[in-house]
Amino acid sequence: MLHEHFYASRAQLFDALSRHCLKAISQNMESDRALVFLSGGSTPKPLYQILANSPLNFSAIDWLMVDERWVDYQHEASNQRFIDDCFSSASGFALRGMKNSQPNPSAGLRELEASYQAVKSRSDICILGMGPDGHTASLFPQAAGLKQALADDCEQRVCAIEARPSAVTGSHVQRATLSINAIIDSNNLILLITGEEKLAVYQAAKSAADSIETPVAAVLQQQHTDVHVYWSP
Ligand SMILES: O=C(O)[C@H](O)[C@@H](O)[C@H](O)[C@H](O)COP(=O)(O)O
Repeated sequence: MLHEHFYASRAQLFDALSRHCLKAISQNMESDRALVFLSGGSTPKPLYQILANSPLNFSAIDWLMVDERWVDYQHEASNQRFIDDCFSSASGFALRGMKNSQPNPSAGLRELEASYQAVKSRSDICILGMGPDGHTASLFPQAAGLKQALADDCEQRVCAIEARPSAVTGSHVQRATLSINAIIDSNNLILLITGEEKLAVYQAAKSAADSIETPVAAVLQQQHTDVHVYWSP
């Protein structure tokens, strides 16, 4: 089921979304470590900064990534570096990376999978973004590896993707990403989008017939987990 949380301003959106996240994390932490999956991209920056300045017990939370571009940590396109920068004021925050020293995501996959299997199975929060091409996480339209990452019976948490080069991917076509099954295994699955262009892509994806062309449709149309869609202009 889709829950649409639409706001008139980004300030309202990030206020509501940060409260949603803090509640979800805190509830669970009474009995267990929390597990949070974070996306890169630029849209979630204000959310991460609010969370970073909240009184969370950061070291009692497993922070993992939704997806990564296969670039070194120092690279400006590194999602890990972007997220670490957003959380720089959060003492005890430690993000588990999704890139290793192997030459490409396929070669690095075994190590990544072991690392991502080492935390509990169901996430408390998974924050997704979306691109104007209908990608989410690093599930890019027509990408090599996409079919497997979207397969109902995919048991991997992490998958290797080689996207088709486009204006959206830039030169970063080698990616590691959560599989659809790892994404939807979540107590709070959030799709965070802003702007009219992404709203139109989202509205079309709700009934898109082919998730190989519009991967976010696989998230929106599955019946396993509710999806909370946060949007503002
Ligand atoms: O590595 C990435 O590119 C992402 O994690 C990706 O899935 C992102 O969430 C969308 O591309 C939206 O990105 P923007 O927020 O920058 O529009």
